[in-house]
Amino acid sequence: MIRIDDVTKRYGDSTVLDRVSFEAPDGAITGFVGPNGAGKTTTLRIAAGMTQPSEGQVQIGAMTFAQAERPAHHLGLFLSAEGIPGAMTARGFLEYICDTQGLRRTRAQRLLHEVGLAEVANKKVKSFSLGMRQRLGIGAATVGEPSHLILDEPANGLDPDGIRWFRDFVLSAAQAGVCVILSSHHMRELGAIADQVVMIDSGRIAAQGSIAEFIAAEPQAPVYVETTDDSAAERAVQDQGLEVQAQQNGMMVMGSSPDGLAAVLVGAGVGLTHLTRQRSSLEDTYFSVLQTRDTRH
Ligand SMILES: Nc1ncnc2c1ncn2[C@@H]1O[C@H](COP(=O)(O)OP(=O)(O)OP(=O)(O)O)[C@@H](O)[C@H]1O
Repeated sequence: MIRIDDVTKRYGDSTVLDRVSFEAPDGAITGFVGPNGAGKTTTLRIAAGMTQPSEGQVQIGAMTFAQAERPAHHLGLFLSAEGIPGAMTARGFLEYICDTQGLRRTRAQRLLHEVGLAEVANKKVKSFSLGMRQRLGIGAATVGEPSHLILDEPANGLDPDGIRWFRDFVLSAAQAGVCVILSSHHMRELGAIADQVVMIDSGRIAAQGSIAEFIAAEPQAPVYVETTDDSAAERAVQDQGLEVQAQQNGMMVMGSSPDGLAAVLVGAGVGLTHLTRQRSSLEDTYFSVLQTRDTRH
């Protein structure tokens, strides 16, 4: 578990984090989202003990990161691939990390396979694409098989194949019990893998909850329906004073519950082949939370 507890960070007169609190459980992926400059990286740096908070504290498991006896087993951190020296090979870099952490170099060889860089293991990092550097940086973060993992925008620069690899990689880490915090601007991807979401805006937590809460259907959300007779269905729905919008294979009906709509259509003798309440996407919820805050400011 990673617990961020009432963390405030000031730089001079500017408060960049204002009493930020949240908890990321073990065996789960916590998505950390917010606009540019909202305070994600600052929070993650504080969590990893790289930046001191002005107030508040962070616990990684039962302790602070500084108290961990085997830091590489306790927390893996990926903030950016920019600092990886271009003159090193992928293998050389991972072996160097193993050496600094007192780990066997054979771990580097396994990691090269795990992150999909075995074929370019002996190539210099300066010849790598951003996506390859990201893979290497993520590999370096997991060198000690840590029980906690903090990843700041790890999917940047990954191609579709890399995104799929990354998804499997973090999902299997969480399944193995690792506590994962993942900041990202890729809402669709995050919506597919996160168990819970924490949203930050202007240094304050704007919303947090399970992914199910974030993409829950609103009571007034439209209902999508496919029928055996679309013209009869449209007439029946309009007779009830409901608004209807034709879609490619069916129609969207506003202002009715799924049960109420089914009753109307069945009552009109129309067969139903598909009926669902539209859910919000994580992206919809993200923008609606930010908009609500904007109008309050
Ligand atoms: N060392 C520093 N000195 C002064 N201000 C800083 C410092 N580091 C960060 N900030 C400010 O803190 C705020 C939060 O920055 P942070 O990098 O944490 O945002 P972010 O949410 O990670 O943004 P992005 O999505 O663009 O990466 C920004 O306004 C930034 O300018």
